[in-house]
Amino acid sequence: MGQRFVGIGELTEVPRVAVVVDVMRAFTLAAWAFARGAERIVLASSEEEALALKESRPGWLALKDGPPAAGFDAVNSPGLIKSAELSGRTVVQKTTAGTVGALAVADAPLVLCASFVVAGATARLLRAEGLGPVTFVVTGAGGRADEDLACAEYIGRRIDDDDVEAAPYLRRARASRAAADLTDGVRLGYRGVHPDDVELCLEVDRFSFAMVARREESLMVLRPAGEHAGW
Ligand SMILES: O=C(O)[C@H](CS(=O)(=O)O)OP(=O)(O)O
Ligand SMILES: [Mg+2]
Repeated sequence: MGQRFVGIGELTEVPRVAVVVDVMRAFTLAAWAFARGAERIVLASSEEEALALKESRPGWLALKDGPPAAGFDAVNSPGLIKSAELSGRTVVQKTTAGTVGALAVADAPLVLCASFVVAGATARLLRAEGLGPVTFVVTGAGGRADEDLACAEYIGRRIDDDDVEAAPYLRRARASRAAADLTDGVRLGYRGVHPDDVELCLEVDRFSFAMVARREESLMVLRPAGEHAGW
């Protein structure tokens, strides 16, 4: 199965199968939100859109990266969302890299959003569907974020070999700029980061579901999925 690894700005055509990777922290957060009961995550293109969606739909929650902000119910922190009660809720998510990457491939027939916590399930779904070439969208740092590239390469290897050793890939992610920035953020007391965020982003196979994003009416909606995406 052919694989390519590209940054968001390097996408030149609509891929048939896209795996959008954001380890720190959007798609680790998304998996935790599903684990806490969220029914779906709507990926918003701007903070204004996120707030407008929340305002027009009773019961919807809005979440963004950075510090807590007026109108938003939560931040992009796995450590903070881990104890939230989200049963049946719709969460609107807007972040700097992950949600932008998913929206950039919204026209692809199959879009998976991934991180280490859903790596195995993502690889299994790709294997089970017997798909053709896979385009991994490395969302951070113009396609050079090593936590995202390491995770993308790990998932790519696991499509063919479920026993691939995770440690070398996790070492790269742990040494990444994003991990250092989060650690600095905790040390400096920034709001919107939690001391457990980096470790939670490095838990391989914490969850058994993959995450599929698809257009639903005018929205890009992320939902958990088992081995068969049913796309
Ligand atoms: O919240 C995050 O960790 C990042 C924000 S930034 O890139 O560190 O400014 O967003 P994400 O889209 O999850 O990479
Ligand atoms: Mg990121």
